[in-house]
Amino acid sequence: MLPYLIRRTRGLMTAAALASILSGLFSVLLIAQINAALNSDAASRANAAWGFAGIAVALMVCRMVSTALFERLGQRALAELRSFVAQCVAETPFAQFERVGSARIQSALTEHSNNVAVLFVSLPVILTNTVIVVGCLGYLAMLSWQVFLFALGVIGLGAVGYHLVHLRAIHYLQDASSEQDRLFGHFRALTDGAKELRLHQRKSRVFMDQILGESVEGVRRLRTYGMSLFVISTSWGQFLMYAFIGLVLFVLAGDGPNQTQVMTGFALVFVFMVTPLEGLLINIPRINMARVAASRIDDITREMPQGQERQASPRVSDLQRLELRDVTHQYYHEQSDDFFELGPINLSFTPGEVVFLVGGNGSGKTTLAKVVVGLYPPEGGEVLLNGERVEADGWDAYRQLFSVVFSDFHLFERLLEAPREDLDEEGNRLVAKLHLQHKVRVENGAFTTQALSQGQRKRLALVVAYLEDRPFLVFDEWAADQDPLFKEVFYCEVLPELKRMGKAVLVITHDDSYFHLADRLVRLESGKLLTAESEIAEEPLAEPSPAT
Ligand SMILES: Nc1ncnc2c1ncn2[C@@H]1O[C@H](COP(=O)(O)OP(=O)(O)OP(=O)(O)O)[C@@H](O)[C@H]1O
Repeated sequence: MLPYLIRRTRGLMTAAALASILSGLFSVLLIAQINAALNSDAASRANAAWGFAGIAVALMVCRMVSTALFERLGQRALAELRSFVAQCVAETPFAQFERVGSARIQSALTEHSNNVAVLFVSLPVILTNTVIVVGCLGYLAMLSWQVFLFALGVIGLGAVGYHLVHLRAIHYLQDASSEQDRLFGHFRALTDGAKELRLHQRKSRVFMDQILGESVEGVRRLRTYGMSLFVISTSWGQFLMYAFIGLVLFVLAGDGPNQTQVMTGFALVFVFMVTPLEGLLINIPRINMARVAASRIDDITREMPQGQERQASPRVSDLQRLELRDVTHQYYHEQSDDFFELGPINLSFTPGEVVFLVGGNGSGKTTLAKVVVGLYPPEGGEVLLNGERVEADGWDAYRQLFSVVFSDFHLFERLLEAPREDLDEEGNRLVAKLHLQHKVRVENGAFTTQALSQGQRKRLALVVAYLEDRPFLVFDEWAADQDPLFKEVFYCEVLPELKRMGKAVLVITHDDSYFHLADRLVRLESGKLLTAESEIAEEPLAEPSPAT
């Protein structure tokens, strides 16, 4: 991922790196000028003034250019990474997406991408500061090689101490941020579980004292340790600097001819070098963090192969018959090391038919629905659409036949269907039909609010399914969150209307008082179909009767 990003931004990167190196060089030149000016007479100082001003301006320009370019690079890298990961997520097969898991995808899109982008912000600091430190050391060597060697020793000692203490400090701060993640979870429990905590004194006490309280204390303790170590390492660095200056001034200084210039040079350069050194020590670990983050993104995106979902096969617009033949699907459960097996399933659907899919919890109804709509292409068996087998490159086109309201549906802010002129009008007609006209409207292709109850939001999802106008509709326990009035509307008005419109409809339901309204009832138990094609309702939906 990192080499790819660097390749994509090669031109900008080279320009930014050059500007950083130049700004480091100008910084060293400036300090040499200052030292020379301190030790020269008034006449030569006046001559050097223009040179000094020129270098200062060049330094400012180079710094601005390098920081701006690297900032641009960072933002570009972040945008590229996010688009790339998002593209992989959108185009990977659904089963693969489920295996990777949304938590890992979220952290790739946020934390890991940010860590990679931070590298580009750190690079100018690293490049400029490296040039400054190397340049300053070179200047020290020119002034006196003995004191230069001594300075190297002090810098080495300082760097090792600083680094070791920093590692420990970072370790504490990382533990603190993991604890903080848990703490945020406890804060959520504090608000989401407000009712339960008030109803149970002991639960509330244990939660407040042992869970929330210990977590708050843990974050406080770890942060305090970490920050104290940071203070110690910074103070150690400062102490070494003053010790060095003291030793140079009072112990090492001889009484040679330009001793004053050497001594002020050393003190000046050393004080000047401390900040870039600290900058290097802080920023170099970020390269490692960026490499780790980039390799995590690589792992995640490698698990989500791109370009598998969007296939060029032509869109199928009509549905005459859909048939599942010996279709199977399997889930592996890591914790219990066993499999859930769906199938072999033999089932067919035709337009204008309403099929109810029933069965106990965990019997595989939702899994079967996902197989029917092509989210899980069958692992065994085949799916025949209008008599023709759906091949590997045909699933994307196949899926376009379906509108589904899953029990864990998502309602997008905007209605994302193909633009149609009457979208608002038709949307508002359907909103009124589902008695939501006083709460929400469709304006400019979007719902005016989503701040509704779960049952009301599900009614909006039904509106979306209507607007999509696909030939096959699937409802996964749609009626479960509805009050009796809307259950009645759904089973006795919506389903018959869809049937009259010639839609094929698959309804996953537990509402046994409406089972008689199905054209066909299909029962699943432990992944196996108990009643296939056999149970025809006595009163089919063509002539709906009120629920009992
Ligand atoms: N993404 C998944 N990964 C692994 N196992 C899964 C996954 N989804 C469902 N399962 C397992 O497959 C089995 C069937 O689940 P499914 O959700 O299809 O049943 P269901 O009949 O729809 O249940 P419910 O009525 O409770 O919604 C269960 O054992 C479940 O744990």
